[in-house]
Amino acid sequence: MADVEAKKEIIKNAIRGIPDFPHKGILFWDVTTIMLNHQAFQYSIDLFAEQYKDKKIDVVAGFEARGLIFGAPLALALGVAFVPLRKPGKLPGDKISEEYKTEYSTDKIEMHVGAIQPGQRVVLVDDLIATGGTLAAGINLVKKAGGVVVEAACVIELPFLKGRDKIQGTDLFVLVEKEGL
Ligand SMILES: O=P(O)(O)OC[C@H]1O[C@H](OP(=O)(O)OP(=O)(O)O)[C@H](O)[C@@H]1O
Ligand SMILES: Nc1ncnc2[nH]cnc12
Repeated sequence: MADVEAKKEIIKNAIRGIPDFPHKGILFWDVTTIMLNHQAFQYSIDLFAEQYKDKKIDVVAGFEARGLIFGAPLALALGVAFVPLRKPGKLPGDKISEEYKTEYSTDKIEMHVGAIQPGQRVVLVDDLIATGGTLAAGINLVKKAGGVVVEAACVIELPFLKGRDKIQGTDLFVLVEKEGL
């Protein structure tokens, strides 16, 4: 059985870097190659589940699109609810929304009204933190709903973009670090 550092190394090695996507100058870290590797995918969920199993989590909230891939299995592993934070116009019910900027776009996320109850303990999940804009917007949405943000969890952090500065006051748990071009 691999130890924590060995699992992180397997995950790190399973992530593919693609230069100049979606724009020139961006080194895009592609997690589809984690999902091709059952062991690396399983280890990602196992390490997240280990981090949160004793933290009295009520809800895992995952960001469209790539945060859904890691968030939903984590919710099942913890035996708690899963809430999707979606791009505009996708959720059918009443919703609240928050605008944000990423490394290469301006966007908006939405959440169903009533998906998170006041006082519920929430962990936010995404594949990657770059500038931190997405996570900051998710934190605001959960707080608007009255939820308690326990922590944010990402598979990858790009430390050179200083995303942690944008989510000050919220702890961040990451599995691997990657660099830019
Ligand atoms: O820390 P930030 O600068 O906010 O960037 C990180 C976000 O950017 C990517 O999503 P993207 O908006 O590209 O959407 P996608 O998952 O639908 O591809 C990534 O999956 C994170 O959600
Ligand atoms: N460099 C990057 N690779 C993959 N997803 C991203 N989202 C924001 N920046 C990214």
